[in-house]
Amino acid sequence: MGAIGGEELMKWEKMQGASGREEKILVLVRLRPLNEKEIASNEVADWECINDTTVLYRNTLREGSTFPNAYSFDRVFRGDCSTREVYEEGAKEIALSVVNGINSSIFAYGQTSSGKTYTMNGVTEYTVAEIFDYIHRHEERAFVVKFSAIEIYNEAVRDLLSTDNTPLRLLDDPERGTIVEKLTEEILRDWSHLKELLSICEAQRQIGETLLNEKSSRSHQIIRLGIESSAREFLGKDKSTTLAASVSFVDLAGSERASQALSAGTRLKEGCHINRSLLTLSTVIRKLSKGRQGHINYRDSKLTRILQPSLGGNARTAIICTLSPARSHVEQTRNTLLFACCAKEVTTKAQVNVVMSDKALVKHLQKELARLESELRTPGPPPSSACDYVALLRKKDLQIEKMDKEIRELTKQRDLAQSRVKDLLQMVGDERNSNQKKDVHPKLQATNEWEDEEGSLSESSNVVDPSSNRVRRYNNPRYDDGDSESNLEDPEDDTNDHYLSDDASSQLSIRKKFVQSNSSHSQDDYCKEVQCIEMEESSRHKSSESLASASDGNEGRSAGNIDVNGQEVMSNSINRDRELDLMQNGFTSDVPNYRSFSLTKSRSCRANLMTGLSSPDKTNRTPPSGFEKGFPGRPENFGQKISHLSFDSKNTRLSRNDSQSSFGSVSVDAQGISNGDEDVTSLQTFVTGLKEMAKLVHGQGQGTGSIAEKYEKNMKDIGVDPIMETEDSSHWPLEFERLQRMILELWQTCHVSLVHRTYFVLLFKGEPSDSIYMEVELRRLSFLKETYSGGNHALEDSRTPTLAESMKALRREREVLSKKMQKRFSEEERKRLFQEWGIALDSKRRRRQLADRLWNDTKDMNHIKKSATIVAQLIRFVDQGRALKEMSGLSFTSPLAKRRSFGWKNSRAPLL
Ligand SMILES: Nc1ncnc2c1ncn2[C@@H]1O[C@H](COP(=O)(O)OP(=O)(O)OP(=O)(O)O)[C@@H](O)[C@H]1O
Repeated sequence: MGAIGGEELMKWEKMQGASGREEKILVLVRLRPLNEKEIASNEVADWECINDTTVLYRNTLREGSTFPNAYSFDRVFRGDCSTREVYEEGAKEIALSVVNGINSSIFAYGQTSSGKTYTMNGVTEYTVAEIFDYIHRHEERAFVVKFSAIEIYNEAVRDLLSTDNTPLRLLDDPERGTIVEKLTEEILRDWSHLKELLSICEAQRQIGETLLNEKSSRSHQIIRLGIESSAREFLGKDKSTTLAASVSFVDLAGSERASQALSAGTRLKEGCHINRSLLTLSTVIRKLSKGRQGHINYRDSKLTRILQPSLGGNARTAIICTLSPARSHVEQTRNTLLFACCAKEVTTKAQVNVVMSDKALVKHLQKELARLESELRTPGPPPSSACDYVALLRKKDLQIEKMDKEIRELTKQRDLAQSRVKDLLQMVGDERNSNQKKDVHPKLQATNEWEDEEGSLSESSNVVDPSSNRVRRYNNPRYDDGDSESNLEDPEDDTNDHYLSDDASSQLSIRKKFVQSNSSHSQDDYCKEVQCIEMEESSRHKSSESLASASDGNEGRSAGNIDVNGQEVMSNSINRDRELDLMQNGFTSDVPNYRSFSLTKSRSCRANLMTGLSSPDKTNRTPPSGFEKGFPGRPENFGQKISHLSFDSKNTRLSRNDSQSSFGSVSVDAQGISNGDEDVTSLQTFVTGLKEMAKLVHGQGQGTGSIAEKYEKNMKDIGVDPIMETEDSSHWPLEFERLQRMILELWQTCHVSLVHRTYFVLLFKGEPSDSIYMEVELRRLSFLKETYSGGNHALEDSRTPTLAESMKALRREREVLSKKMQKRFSEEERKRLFQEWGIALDSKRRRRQLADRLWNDTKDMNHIKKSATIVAQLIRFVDQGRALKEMSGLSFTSPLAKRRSFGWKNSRAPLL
């Protein structure tokens, strides 16, 4: 085909935005009726269109055929359907796309005499008629309709409008594809002109007579209408654009086999060429139906080469497959249907074709270039104004500043945490090194081992090296601001040191130094967990020297007196070292050249309680004990060691023991007492025993939960929140007296140690905060009473003494006390006591008589008071009131509570 309109200046351009959509080839099937010849030969119509889309093979005689009997397509037309219907309902929509600048193609495919020419002639005319109608209805546009026609006969392309039979060449144009060189194009003027041209084509087309068709089309005919349209207002102007497309009407030669057409000679040769083109067409259609992968052999035939745009290219395509219903043509009909089935899977992608003049094209390209350059300069959405930039920058700066601040804060926190970790790790290392280097006493080694296992102790421990006077950092806010500190550490208050030995005073002085050192640190920097200060002395002498300077001259006041009811009862021969040992370490073993001062605060009271109570193994290894609330920071080693002390009657001295039996064994070995002060049960032993018994007592009868939890629960059950209690202790005096009476009775019933009774009444004078101990003691005694009566076998394997053992121990204790009377009291004092207690001065065993009478009348509080006083004097129990108790870490008392003391003597006055 030649250049459309012959205008060389026109360029084809596929406009952006006019890209076509992909669509499948429209496949229509037209079933013609039996023709006269077929009817005459009694042909049977085996095919029927059962609806608008399905054609059915109805030959029941061939039901066993492997071929399908029903075929469905976009539209099927029965034999009685007119060509008009085929056009209107099938081909029209595709064909008329051309007026909108879209290429289109209408094919007729089928065997000879199936009605291809019959159909295509009608479709062509209807289309042209419609085009003319469209042109008439769109006068605003100027249309140009160009008519051209070719045939492909024996693979030669002929111009049907030309009388020259010279075959035309096919040319490949980069823009328009394959074109037919020198093809005649007639501008279609009107309908009559069309009819004229069609007549010429029909006249020119190769037609021969075959067995099946007297006027069989022996060639492939392609009639093409090229339509160009432009808006009339822009005609001749630079900006004018033209829509240019073509519609092709393709009447293929018959697809029958030569044998069927009984072709021979010339017809056979025609048939060979026809079949070659149709075979290529079928192959192209089949390949396209499976996708566009691989090579599509368009160039294998002139037919497919020319029709390439219509076969999967820039065109909308409809194929009308014509069928003969005759039974004799069933095979060709099936072949046609198979071709149709492949064709309906082929897709094309038609586009609107716009022709632009060179000037218009240049203008268009310039405009497009400017747009692209603008996009490059402003990749994002353009800002509305410069102010937006300023505000945006300010906002970003604020964000950066905020983030910077957060980073600094986080960095500070991180550095602080790292510093703490480093210090703790160093302390752990130092602790271990120190322990390895020291000639540590086995008992202290045990403690350290336990601490190491616990980790937290060593981590936060601080060591005072007396030789270098170096005090490592010590983190203990409790010693900075607690009541215990003021009572224990106040340098202005020498009452605490007053009764202590030089070493004890020195120790306290060290504590003072430690506290002072500590006071320079912010509390925030200090861990509230375990704190420990340990001091090791290479020798007592060295220690005394080094500590003496720190004792602030208190050493000379070590042998103070206690005013007990106006009497001077304190002995001047107190073994202060021993007492200090008792106070600090809870045992009185000989440590001649070695002393360890431990001021170790365990993690937290709760942690202590939990750890110490929940782990039997650790309990065996001297776990710390403590109380939940108000615990002022009792030295941990103190608790660890005394909690394991019990009376060993055979060795006549206190030794480590199971914590469960520690309280039950808080008794006085007669020989131990007789040996002097060193084996007297310590205050700390007693206190620890109380605590351990609290565990024990509260561990009974509780089915679930850890001992610590049970204990904690019991504390709450009995209302022993000391702080809370002190806030409302109006009921306490009555309650105190009630508990007091019960305890006194039970002491007597259970043959409890007199020393224990004395300690108890001296330490717990009826402060509201003492209720916890009284409650614990009451429970313990109730438990003992029940055990003695045989009603409780829960502790058969424990160290809880039997009633006989308790009675025996009590007798020994009275014996020891009687012996100590000789040593502790002067002759005059003894005489006065004998007279006071109704013992004849000339009777035998007067001291034993007195000892036997002590603590026997539980109803008489005056008797109790006197008994406790005597026992205290005998065992040299130095009662400082709160001081001792608080040194033992037992003060739960708030300042308010401290002002509310009722005392055991029932007269609101101190017992002693
Ligand atoms: N649908 C139809 N209704 C009535 N007559 C038809 C129909 N289709 C075809 N015919 C008649 O059948 C005969 C053959 O038709 P036609 O020439 O169109 O066949 P064809 O497929 O073009 O054959 P060929 O391939 O040999 O050219 C014609 O006489 C035509 O009038």
